[in-house]
Amino acid sequence: MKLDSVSQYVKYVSLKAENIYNYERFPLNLPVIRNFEKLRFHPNVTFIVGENGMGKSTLLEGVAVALGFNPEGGSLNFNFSNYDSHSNLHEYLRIARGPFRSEDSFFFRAESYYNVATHIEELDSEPQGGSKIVDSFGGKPLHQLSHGESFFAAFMNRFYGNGLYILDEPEAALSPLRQMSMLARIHELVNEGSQFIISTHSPIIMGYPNAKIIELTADGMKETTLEETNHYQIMKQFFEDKGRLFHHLFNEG
Ligand SMILES: Nc1ncnc2c1ncn2[C@@H]1O[C@H](COP(=O)(O)OP(=O)(O)OP(=O)(O)O)[C@@H](O)[C@H]1O
Repeated sequence: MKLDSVSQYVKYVSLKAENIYNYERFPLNLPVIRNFEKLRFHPNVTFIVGENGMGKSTLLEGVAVALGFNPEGGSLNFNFSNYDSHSNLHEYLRIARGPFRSEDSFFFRAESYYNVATHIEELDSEPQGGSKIVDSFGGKPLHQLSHGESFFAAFMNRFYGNGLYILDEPEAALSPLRQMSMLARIHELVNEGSQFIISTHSPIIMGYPNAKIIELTADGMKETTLEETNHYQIMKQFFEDKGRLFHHLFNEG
């Protein structure tokens, strides 16, 4: 069953501004943190979008770590770290959870997914009862798959529903066709009681209809629509009249 505003796993994130004395240093110096407004999540899918460097990954990581995820990614019970470069933003975030805990969880970040895959293989090499984790990823060793195949296998096989899924640029390795398949799987998982928080540059992914889009800008954050995003408008211009776009880009007078 789809989650609603009562049953959603994560309701909102706010800033513990009373604990902040100085916004001069990373990550508190990011425009989104300096101008933070309570961010209410959609019960089904919330997108965080915006230009490179606006702080999407930092915000998503802060939310994920505040919820108990490993900064490197994986399920809530993955406890390992090769990754010391995460920020302390989570210490300044207050998360409002709903009344129910999710049964499944995953924090995916393209930049460290390789290490998560390594950890999955290490866990599988230890003798233990039950099925191997890699079986739920489609059976093939993850390092024998391409980056895109590996993530796609994880997404299609490892996500069970009734889950809380935080995905940082999941389209990074996926072809447009696979992004469409991903949308179909998001839809199934939403109908099976899942909540997604996704940062993305892909107008295909952010086109998912049952969603809220939050854009991070130099002035902070604002709710927007697919058609208003730069991503959508630039792609639209490109496909409708790329000659004109090239004319401006290449300064041909
Ligand atoms: N450990 C760090 N120390 C100082 N600055 C950092 C650190 N990590 C990231 N930054 C800076 O913070 C800003 C936001 O980075 P972040 O990765 O969150 O952006 P983003 O919106 O996810 O970008 P992209 O779309 O390129 O992935 C960038 O200017 C980045 O250089």
